[in-house]
Amino acid sequence: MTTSTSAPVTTGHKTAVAARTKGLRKEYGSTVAVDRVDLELPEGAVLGMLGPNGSGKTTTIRMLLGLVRPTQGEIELLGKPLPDGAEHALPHVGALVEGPGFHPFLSGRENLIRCAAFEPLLPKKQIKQAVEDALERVGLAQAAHRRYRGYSLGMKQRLGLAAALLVPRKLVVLDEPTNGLDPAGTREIRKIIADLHEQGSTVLVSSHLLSEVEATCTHVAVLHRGTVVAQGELTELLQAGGSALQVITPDVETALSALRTAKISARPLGEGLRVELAGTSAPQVIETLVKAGVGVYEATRWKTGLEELFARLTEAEEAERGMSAVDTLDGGPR
Ligand SMILES: Nc1ncnc2c1ncn2[C@@H]1O[C@H](COP(=O)(O)OP(=O)(O)OP(=O)(O)O)[C@@H](O)[C@H]1O
Repeated sequence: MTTSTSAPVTTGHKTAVAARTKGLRKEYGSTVAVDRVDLELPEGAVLGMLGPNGSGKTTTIRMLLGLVRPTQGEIELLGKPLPDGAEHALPHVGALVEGPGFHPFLSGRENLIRCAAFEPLLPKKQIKQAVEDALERVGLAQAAHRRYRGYSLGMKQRLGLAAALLVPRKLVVLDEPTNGLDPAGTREIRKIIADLHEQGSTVLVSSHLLSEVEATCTHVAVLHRGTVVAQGELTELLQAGGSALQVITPDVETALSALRTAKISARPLGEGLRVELAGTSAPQVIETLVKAGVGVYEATRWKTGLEELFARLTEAEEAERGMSAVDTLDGGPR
């Protein structure tokens, strides 16, 4: 596993891609928001773009959608280079990005009708039905007559999502879609993403919630301080995270010393230690400990989760700054 200072971890195979970036960089004055981003979004994948606040997710998404011009680098969207091919590619892309320009005094339905009028792929006589279908799909049908300005944050998110789903899309891009939604709303979004995936659409979803990405995505790209530190199939990335054994013991010091002598890598963790199984096996580890007189209360195989993978990818840098990377994701200020 590498940190952002070395080459990104990449898994996966050569497949058709819905979007690709090469050497993408965006500067805002002296701030480098995104740097050297080589992203591949395989066709049919649900790719979770994961990273703490300020890691460059929104900027990358905005560049992919042609909303922001990169300072450097290339973008290919549905086989077309941006910005020249935007006109051909963008009608097939549905997007939910921050601050959609809805009119505060129009109802949800009226706003959606306005959006639908700008959809090149939607014939005029199908607008009414498309709007009703989209409202139904995001659970806004009952509130569709109410003014947008009276909507809760969650309802605003749903309306943005409805606009993204007005016509069948090859690619759907969702920037933090569950922001402001309650658990039921979050489950509905997950269902919509799963349905899109089943229907063959490619989905790019950004999130700072590890659990969400783990639950909904087939692929993941981890961003940290503007660069991609890992990307590939979720299951492969988790496997590449390696396997380990969690040992509960009161004799941590003796255990560490015995393992060190046996050239087995381990570190203190919780009420015991975590032992890396690279080049060794669980029975070997336990035998080494028992022979050294260590009381082994419990030994369980460690399941690498996305949270742990992310922490490992970024912990070196975050330790320097005296904070936990995971804190900045799940518990940190928004
Ligand atoms: N329009 C802008 N002007 C100046 N700086 C910007 C602008 N947009 C983004 N930045 C800066 O670029 C960096 C990346 O921001 P970005 O919004 O892309 O991150 P993010 O991962 O989407 O964060 P969040 O999860 O908080 O939305 C941050 O340091 C941010 O302050």
